[in-house]
Amino acid sequence: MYQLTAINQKKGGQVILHDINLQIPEHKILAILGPSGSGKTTLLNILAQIDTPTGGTIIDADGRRPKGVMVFQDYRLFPHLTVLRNITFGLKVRHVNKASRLQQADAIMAIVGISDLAQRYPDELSGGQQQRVALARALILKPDLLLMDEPFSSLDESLRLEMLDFIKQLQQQLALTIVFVTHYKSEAYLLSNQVAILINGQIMQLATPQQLEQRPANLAVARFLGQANFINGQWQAGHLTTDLYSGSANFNGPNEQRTVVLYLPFSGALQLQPTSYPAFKGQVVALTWAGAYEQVTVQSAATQIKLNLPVATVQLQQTYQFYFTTIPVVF
Ligand SMILES: Nc1ncnc2c1ncn2[C@@H]1O[C@H](COP(=O)(O)OP(=O)(O)OP(=O)(O)O)[C@@H](O)[C@H]1O
Repeated sequence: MYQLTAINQKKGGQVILHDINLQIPEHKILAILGPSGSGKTTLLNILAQIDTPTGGTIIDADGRRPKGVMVFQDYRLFPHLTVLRNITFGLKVRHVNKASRLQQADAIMAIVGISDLAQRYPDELSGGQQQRVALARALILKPDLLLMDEPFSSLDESLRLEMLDFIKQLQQQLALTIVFVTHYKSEAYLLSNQVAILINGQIMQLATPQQLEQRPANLAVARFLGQANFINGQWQAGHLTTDLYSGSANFNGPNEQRTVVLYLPFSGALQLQPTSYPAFKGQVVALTWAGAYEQVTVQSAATQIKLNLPVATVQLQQTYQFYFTTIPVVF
């Protein structure tokens, strides 16, 4: 395990990272998910020792600073060097002898599936191939932390999925410790069941994808994750009043009267069979097929909400009573 303690970063009078306390589990993938400008690259640069924080420490179980090596989104290969020379470059500057360099490069290229590209130049490769070279170039340095900064953002959808799958397999095969930064929640969820949410330079939550969706730590996390209905309401003495329904809700704040937001994810735990939890009535005004489910738009008085329900659960224009399966969450 690698421990980040009170990592702070300030630049040009601006706080970019604020008191980051985070554990990176060994031999696993930790996904860091956050919007553009939230400080993801800044944090990776510190882990890679490209940048020095204004405060804080990063240590392993023996109190040593782990070695982090970065794989960049734009590959950053040397255009005038062949694939083989790109991969061995890091060993060369570390004065590793040629025979050892070639032996290690052969092994890495075989693992990453680029042995047949050894003599090509970067401009003779596709984006996916270049990314594999960048990966091999990082792996050959045997980093404690493989740091991946949105590595697949410029690849098309199907190649991106293929590469994500490949990274998962590679992580298992080589027992790698990976920190993977992304602003796509689908990527984060696909890669890891440990996702850290970074917003405005702060780690807001570290949780499984399921926990994040069902119980985001705060409204900032909920809004960033999206795919949810946010319904304004009033809260007083344990009682919630909204246009959708009135009754009980989970809220950790003070009991006095205040404006709150009811959080109801599209995938929200709702069903048509009665439960002991609150319910509301609404008419289905739109249905969109989305593969494993249908996205259903429900009109309830003046409020419109979206829900993902199993295909053919409801019919257009019909009115239903929708039941929550848990007490709803309010922020
Ligand atoms: N050298 C610098 N001086 C001042 N501000 C900086 C500097 N480097 C980064 N920033 C600011 O720090 C914030 C975080 O930047 P960073 O690149 O880490 O975000 P990010 O989450 O990686 O964003 P993206 O997903 O768009 O790459 C931004 O507001 C950026 O403008």
